[in-house]
Amino acid sequence: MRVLRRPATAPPPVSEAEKLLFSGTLRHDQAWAQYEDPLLRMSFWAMARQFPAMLAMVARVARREDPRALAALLGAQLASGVMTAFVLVATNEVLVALFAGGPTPRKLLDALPALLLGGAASAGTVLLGCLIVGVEGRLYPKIELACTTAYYGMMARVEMSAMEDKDIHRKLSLGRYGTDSVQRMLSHSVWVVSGLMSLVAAAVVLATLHPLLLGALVLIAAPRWWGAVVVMRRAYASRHVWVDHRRAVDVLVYPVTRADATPELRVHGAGRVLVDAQRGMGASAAREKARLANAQAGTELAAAALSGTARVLAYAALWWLLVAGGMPLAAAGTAVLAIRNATGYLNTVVTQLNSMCEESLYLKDMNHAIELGRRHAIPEGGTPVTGKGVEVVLQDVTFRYPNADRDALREVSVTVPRGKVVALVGENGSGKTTLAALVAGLYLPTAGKVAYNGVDIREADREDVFDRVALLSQSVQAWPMTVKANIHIGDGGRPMVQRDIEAAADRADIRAVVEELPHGWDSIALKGFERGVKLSGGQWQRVGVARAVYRRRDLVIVDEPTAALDPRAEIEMFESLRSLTADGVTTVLLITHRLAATASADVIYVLDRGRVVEQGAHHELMAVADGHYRELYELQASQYDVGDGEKIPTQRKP
Ligand SMILES: Nc1ncnc2c1ncn2[C@@H]1O[C@H](COP(=O)(O)OP(=O)(O)OP(=O)(O)O)[C@@H](O)[C@H]1O
Repeated sequence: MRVLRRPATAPPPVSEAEKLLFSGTLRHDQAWAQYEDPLLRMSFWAMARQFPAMLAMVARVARREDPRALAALLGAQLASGVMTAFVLVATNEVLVALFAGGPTPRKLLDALPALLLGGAASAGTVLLGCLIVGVEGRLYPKIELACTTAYYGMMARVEMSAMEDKDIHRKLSLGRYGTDSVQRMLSHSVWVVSGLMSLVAAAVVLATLHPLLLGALVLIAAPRWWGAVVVMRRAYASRHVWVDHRRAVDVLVYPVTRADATPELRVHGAGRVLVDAQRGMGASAAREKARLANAQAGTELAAAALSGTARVLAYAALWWLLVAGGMPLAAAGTAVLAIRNATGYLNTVVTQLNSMCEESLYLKDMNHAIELGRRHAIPEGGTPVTGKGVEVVLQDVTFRYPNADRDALREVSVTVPRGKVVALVGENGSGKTTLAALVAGLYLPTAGKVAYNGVDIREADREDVFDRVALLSQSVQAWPMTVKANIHIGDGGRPMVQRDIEAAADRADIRAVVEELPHGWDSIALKGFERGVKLSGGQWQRVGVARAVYRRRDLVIVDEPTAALDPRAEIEMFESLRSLTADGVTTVLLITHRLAATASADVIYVLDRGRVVEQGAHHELMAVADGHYRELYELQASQYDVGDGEKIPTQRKP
């Protein structure tokens, strides 16, 4: 049964600022709009019907995490409901004794046992309330921790190709909003259960006094339910239509507070543009809030009027029962009290049920994400990759990114031999990074075969594969932790050894820089935190080198490592990478546009639009008259030509 029609909210008007800055509205990919329909379609009865299933879902997690706390919580709730009924019955007894005939001291004495029992029951309710607070404090954090661990643990194991798939990634990331929903749902269900129990207690007392009073209770409560559900659904509707608008305002003004945006904000006057846009968009949001408040006031007035009328009718019925039905005055007093309490409990139940329904959607998303993530997880176990060093062989490998309409690599055959330097060169978008990711075991080929020491990557234990690889990419990941932890995270599975960190930093030529920082190795590698420092782009690249050196694995994959380095550091970096292979075991796979650096590679693969078009050593490729590599090399070398055949030297003279 649908109690209400779907509330309509007009979409936000597109302000001049939005037209100017977004050419329309700014909408997020991960639209919250997916919640809009289920929430708005939901009637009160649909919510009530879902309640047992939601409760079971929450109880399952709570029982797994702390069955004793859950039992204590449920027991305390049950006892609290019984106490509430007991207080009402005791009140009735007190009133019966007080309204009876006889002298007042006698009546008081008669009422005393019920009064004491009622008082004890009230005190019991208070004590149970305290117990519930304590148990909730113990149980909720455990539940939240279990959910976050399950969710993030799953996310850390998802195949990279699934993360690249727009649809899968959207579903996976939506699960994040559900990690604290279980504990919130449990908290709401505690309220619903206790509200329902108190409600049932009041209803039973009323029905015992006279069945007509039960009907009166329904009449009084119904408009209040209606009002609460209408107000809440209208608020949902508005929130979901306006959420992108609100986020766009946040996105707009956020840079105004950022230190790194200050130059353009000041010099170009970008700050003024953003603040003006925020004012324009904020004004329309304020109008929407005013509209909601007016509508809410109207609904609540209508609900109060209907409920008030029903209450007047109920009191009239009570009057009639007193006068004509022979109901004792004490029973009428209890009835008034029960009606008043029951209305309050009803409001609690409706409000909490509404919140539960909203939470249940997030929770479903989380469960769905975890299940989806497990389906796309990197498989555990497999054939071990054994042997000293690694040789990676790609045979007729084709690869297409999820959602892409063409292959990034097409029938590529490449051998990355043990103990050598292999360079991948080619123009932007030719497929070098993709090829390196396949060599690292991050993607599985769409067609063809990748073998690690002879083991097909599809059968290999991927943990073994990852354990053989160290990555150094152009944009070094800056983790919000100390500088030393930023290096240690390269091999975070082993205990942190300061000596090894310093040795790696020495090799990457970053040790002196770190040790001169005010907090040295304990500096936080991000500005904006206490002990926070800002490292330059080149310094970060050196931290990245230190991280890869600290990791020290058989295969070091280096993607454009020198973009931010000064010329001296660049030369030193290539020399030091080359020296890694001196042990005859370590392999370096190097991607670079600096062809001067590839000259010393053992083998160079030239890629063009996803295909290997040339391969060989530098001198072999330079010998190909109209070769692709030679053309690129000469083009680059010509940049240093200063006329008259003179060239600016690209290497330091010894
Ligand atoms: N995550 C992705 N999803 C879809 N397509 C991608 C993705 N990453 C890269 N591509 C596409 O695959 C092709 C190869 O990209 P790749 O990054 O491997 O080239 P590259 O040779 O490393 O380029 P560059 O020299 O600019 O770094 C390009 O057409 C690129 O647009």
